Amino acid sequence: MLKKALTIAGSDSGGGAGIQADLKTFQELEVFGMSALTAVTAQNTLGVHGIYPMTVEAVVSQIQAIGDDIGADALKTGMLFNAEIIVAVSEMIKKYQWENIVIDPVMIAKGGASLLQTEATVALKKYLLPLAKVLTPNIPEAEVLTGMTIRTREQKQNAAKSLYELGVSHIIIKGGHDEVPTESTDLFYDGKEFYTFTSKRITTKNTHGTGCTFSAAITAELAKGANVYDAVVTAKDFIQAAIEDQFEIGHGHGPTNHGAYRKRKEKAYL
Ligand SMILES: Nc1ncnc2c1ncn2[C@@H]1O[C@H](COP(=O)(O)OP(=O)(O)O)[C@@H](O)[C@H]1O
Ligand SMILES: Cc1ncc(COP(=O)(O)O)c(N)n1
Repeated sequence: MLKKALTIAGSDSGGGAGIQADLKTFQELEVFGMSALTAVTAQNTLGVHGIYPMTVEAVVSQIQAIGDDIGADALKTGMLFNAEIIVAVSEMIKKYQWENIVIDPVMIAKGGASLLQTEATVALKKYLLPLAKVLTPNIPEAEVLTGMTIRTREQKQNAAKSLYELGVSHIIIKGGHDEVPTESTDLFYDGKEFYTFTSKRITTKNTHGTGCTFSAAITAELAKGANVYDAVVTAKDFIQAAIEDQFEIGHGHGPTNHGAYRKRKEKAYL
């Protein structure tokens, strides 16, 4: 039976990140994608030009429309913008007893615009993180959530342990912002063991939406019944293909190629 995945996130008019990246990724990984918008952004490859948050009522109403009828086998959150939306989303997750929850703690867009109000971090830690099966911070986000400086492998491990203490079952600290020039290594922690997922670092300016795409791929795989480790393996392959098979869109930091992973798979079967 077709599995269903929900994204609760912001809209990126430029189509590379946010809701648009999530729905494209869900489609490519063959799950039925649904969305609840938290904010509309006027955005392109050059940056964020405007942010128009939804009311809490509008966010709740969208989630209820899905929960009361369609259901979700997995869901992810992206840009949540403020504490009121975070609290409401947490309440909705509890109301529908949804379990496969992936939290991408989106804070700052790559161009520098703030997609989460600073004071909302407290609500994120208190209400949403304890519900998370998977948390996917990049290095700056992990630093904000833990208050730690993260440069070395040991510091990454300590940060992951500290996030685990907040009630998250699995943590992946992504390596896109690492300073290693040859590889991009993501650190995975399940409360017992550490695992690393390493890929060749691609030299490109087209990395807009990598984090959204990566967490959406994990969500799609969880919806289909994969365990968290296997979901991360697929997501890492998906994002690597999407960054490698780049295309030129816009004049700034372009999007990734969401169709690349499926095309590669189809080729391999020929
Ligand atoms: N230049 C790159 N080459 C290869 N993989 C990358 C590159 N940049 C990011 N990634 C991968 O993309 C995923 C998203 O990471 P990151 O860019 O850190 O997230 P975010 O978009 O939240 O800042 C991770 O799996 C990371 O390893
Ligand atoms: C609506 C929205 N959500 C999320 C991001 C983060 O994008 P990135 O994955 O490049 O950090 C974004 N730029 N816009």
